[in-house]
Amino acid sequence: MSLSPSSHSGDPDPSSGPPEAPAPAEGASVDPAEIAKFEAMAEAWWDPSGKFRPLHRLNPVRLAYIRDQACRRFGRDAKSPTPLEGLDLLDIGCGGGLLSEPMARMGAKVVGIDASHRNIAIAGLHAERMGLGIDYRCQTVEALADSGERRFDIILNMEVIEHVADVEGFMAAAVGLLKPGGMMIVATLNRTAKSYALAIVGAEYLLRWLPRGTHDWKRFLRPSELAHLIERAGGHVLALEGVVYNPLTDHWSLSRDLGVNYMALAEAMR
Ligand SMILES: C[S@@+](CC[C@H](N)C(=O)[O-])C[C@H]1O[C@@H](n2cnc3c(N)ncnc32)[C@H](O)[C@@H]1O
Ligand SMILES: [Mg+2]
Repeated sequence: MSLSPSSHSGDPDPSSGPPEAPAPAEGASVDPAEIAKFEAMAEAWWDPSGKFRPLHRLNPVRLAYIRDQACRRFGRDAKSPTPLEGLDLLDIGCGGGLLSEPMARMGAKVVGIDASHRNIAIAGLHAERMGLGIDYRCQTVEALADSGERRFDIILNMEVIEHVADVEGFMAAAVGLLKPGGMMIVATLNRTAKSYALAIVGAEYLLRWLPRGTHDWKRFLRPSELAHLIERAGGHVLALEGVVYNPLTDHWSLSRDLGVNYMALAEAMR
């Protein structure tokens, strides 16, 4: 099977040649410099020991958290192999699909959006290879909200907001995409001395988990700031959960400590 549509015709494709990254999706939430950072690492999305290793390592704990919160909210059995069967799920800033794929395996009908064409191409190819049907789109959350096309039972807004311009518009669009009774999980980094020491100095400079400059500490959000942002967007935070790393076991776990990585569970106030 050929992956190139132009190979079916004899005409040379004038747009072919060295692959050039198309401009990112347009929208007020898009910071092109941030998207460029992810495009530069896009080949590594599915390499568990590559540049996205921290997200791969984080996955078990956050996937279990999403599953358990969704099961509680929608009255599902967390022990079922497909506990999210039939639920409409939006993965905002899906990257290569590290969350979208497990969500699809749990039975959710997944739409994954990302501002980067390259990420979406890689996510789509990987899902196809895995035999998963995921609706991936190079789109911003504000464009999806403006289209009025559909709304979602579950929205994952994880590790994205600290890379976004116009966080107010971004959050308003995200909350507006929730169905009545729906839930959103936002994950980001707290703006504390500890997060500077661990997420910037530790992860980028000492351990080199992430390329230097991946994160801008000033864009991290305190839980109270995130809660206000969600409230101004018409939502409400129901719970906050810290996620901490244990260097001795190389494992992440849930914690009351919100000092570095944390997740917020939110719903729309309607
Ligand atoms: C750190 S990755 C997180 C990926 C995924 N959510 C996860 O947690 O595994 C951030 C992703 O957000 C995307 N992104 C950044 N700004 C965006 C925006 N305004 N709209 C949509 N996607 C965006 C980037 O291209 C990148 O793929
Ligand atoms: Mg991040």
